[in-house]
Order: sequence, then structure tokens, then C-alpha cells
Amino acid sequence: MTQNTLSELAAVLESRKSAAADSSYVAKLYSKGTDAILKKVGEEATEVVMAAKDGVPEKIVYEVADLWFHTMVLLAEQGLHPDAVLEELQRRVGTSGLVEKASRKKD
Ligand SMILES: N=c1c2ncn([C@@H]3O[C@H](COP(=O)(O)OP(=O)(O)OP(=O)(O)O)[C@@H](O)[C@H]3O)c2ncn1[C@@H]1O[C@H](COP(=O)(O)O)[C@@H](O)[C@H]1O
Repeated sequence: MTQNTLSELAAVLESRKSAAADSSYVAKLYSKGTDAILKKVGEEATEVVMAAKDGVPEKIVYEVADLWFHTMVLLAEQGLHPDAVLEELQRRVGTSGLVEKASRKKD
């Protein structure tokens, strides 16, 4: 998944906000509200854990794609673009996790 893929998907997710609930999976999920989206994120995270425990690479990729997709739906529903997450990750590139941890304590 490249940054373009994320942006393309974000645009589709945005467009689903004005779609009828019965016309698409994402529109239906939006119509169920934030808790339903959070539930899917939790379920998909669990499926990633199970796939990793099974140790089948294709399964891990498939389940991580499901997890990323549902976190993208959550970002869209919260009015956020995936670029904000990419920027945050970029900010951390080259810094040690220990430095990051120390800076969080000040927040
Ligand atoms: N990338 C995805 C994507 N990944 C996973 N899914 C759906 O997410 C669900 C995964 O949940 P589960 O594995 O729990 O399967 P399920 O039992 O069918 O899920 P539930 O009905 O219980 O929620 C499945 O229904 C998948 O079809 C996705 N649905 C849509 N997209 C993208 O979102 C775009 C918009 O989708 P629509 O809103 O359907 O047009 C599409 O063009 C795709 O690019």
C-alpha cells in the first residue's frame, strides 16, 4: 500500500458519507455509529493476533489489510486523513523509541 493507495481509499471513504446506508459496506458501517466502527477495529486486531499465532504469512497480510482498512474508516469518521498518521510516523523516523517514550511523559 503506497501513500497514493491510502489517499485513494480515503477519498472513497469520504464519498461514502453521503451514500445511502444500504448501498455500501462503509456507508452501512457509518450509519451504525462510532461504537460499531470501534468494535470492528477491535475484532480485526484480534484476527491479526490469531493470524500471527498461526504463522501463515498470507493470512497475516490479509488480516492486517482488514485492520488498516477499518482504522481508515475510523479516521474518516473522525474527520481525519491518513496523511496525519503518516506525518506522525515520519516525525518518529530516525528517533529512538526510548526518546519517543521520554517525550510522551512530558505531554
Ligand atoms: N478495503 C475494503 C475492505 N476490506 C474489508 N472490507 C469488508 O470488511 C468486512 C470484514 O469484516 P469481517 O471479516 O468480520 O467479515 P463480515 O462478517 O462480512 O463483516 P460484518 O458484516 O460482520 O461487519 C467484510 O465485509 C469486507 O468486505 C472492505 N470493504 C471495503 N473496502 C474498500 O472500501 C471501498 C468502499 O467499499 P464499499 O463501501 O463497500 O463500497 C471499496 O472500494 C474498497 O476499496
